[in-house]
Amino acid sequence: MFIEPNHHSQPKQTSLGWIEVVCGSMFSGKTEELIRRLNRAKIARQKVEIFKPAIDKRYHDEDIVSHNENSIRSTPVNTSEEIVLFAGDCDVVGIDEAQFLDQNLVEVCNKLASSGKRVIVAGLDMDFSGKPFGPMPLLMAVAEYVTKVHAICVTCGSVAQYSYRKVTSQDKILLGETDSYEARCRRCYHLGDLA
Ligand SMILES: Nc1ncnc2c1ncn2[C@@H]1O[C@H](COP(=O)(O)OP(=O)(O)O)[C@@H](O)[C@H]1O
Ligand SMILES: Cc1cn([C@H]2C[C@H](O)[C@@H](COP(=O)(O)O)O2)c(=O)[nH]c1=O
Ligand SMILES: [Zn+2]
Repeated sequence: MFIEPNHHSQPKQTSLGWIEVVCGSMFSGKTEELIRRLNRAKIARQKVEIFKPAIDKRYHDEDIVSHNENSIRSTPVNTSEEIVLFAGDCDVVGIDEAQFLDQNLVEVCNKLASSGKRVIVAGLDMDFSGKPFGPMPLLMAVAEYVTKVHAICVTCGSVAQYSYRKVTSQDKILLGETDSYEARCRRCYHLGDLA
C-alpha cells in the first residue's frame, strides 16, 4: 500500500520523484491497481497524466479499461518519448501496458522521476512463452518500488503468474482477452493442453 506524498508542500526543484512498477500476468489486477493509485493521487489534488500505447485499442481508443470495467481517461502514445512531451508540469505519470512500448521507456521514466514526478508503470512481466516482455525487466531493475500481482489459475484455482495462450500464433504481440489467453499457475502452464 502506498501513501501518496503531498507534492504541494515542497517546491518541485527540491523534491525528487520515483518509479513504481506494477507487474504480473494477464487478469492479475495490474490495471485495477494502477487506476486505484491514480484515483487516490487525484483525490490528493495532484496533477495526473496517464498514457497507454496507441496499439492497445481493445476496449477503447483513449480510456484504460480493466477486465472488470473500471476505467480512466488516458493519452495514447506511439513512442515513449511522447510521454515526456505530454507530461508537462504534472505531479504523477501513469503508464499502462508498458510492455508494448520501446526500450527508451526506461530512460524516459528515469528522466521524469529525476525531475520530481511520481511515475507509476503497469505491464506484463512475461509474454505468453514465459520470456521477459519489452522494457518491463529493465524498469523493474531501476524502479524504487515493484509490486507483483497475481491472478487465479483458471484450471486449478492456485495463484497464477503465467499468461497461457490458447491459440497457435507465435507472434510476440497478439492483442486479446479470454478468447486467446487464460491465467495459469506454473504447473498448469507447463502442462499445456494436458492441463
Ligand atoms: N483468472 C483470473 N484471476 C483473477 N482475476 C480475474 C481472472 N479472470 C478475470 N479476472 C478479473 O480481472 C480483474 C483484474 O483485471 P485487470 O486489472 O484489468 O487485470 P490486468 O490488467 O492484470 O490484466 C479481476 O478483478 C477480476 O475481476
Ligand atoms: C501474454 C501476451 C499478451 N499480449 C497482449 C494481450 C492483451 O491484449 C495485452 C495484455 O493485457 P492485460 O491488460 O495485461 O490483460 O497483451 C501479447 O500481445 N502478447 C503476449 O505474449
Ligand atoms: Zn493451475
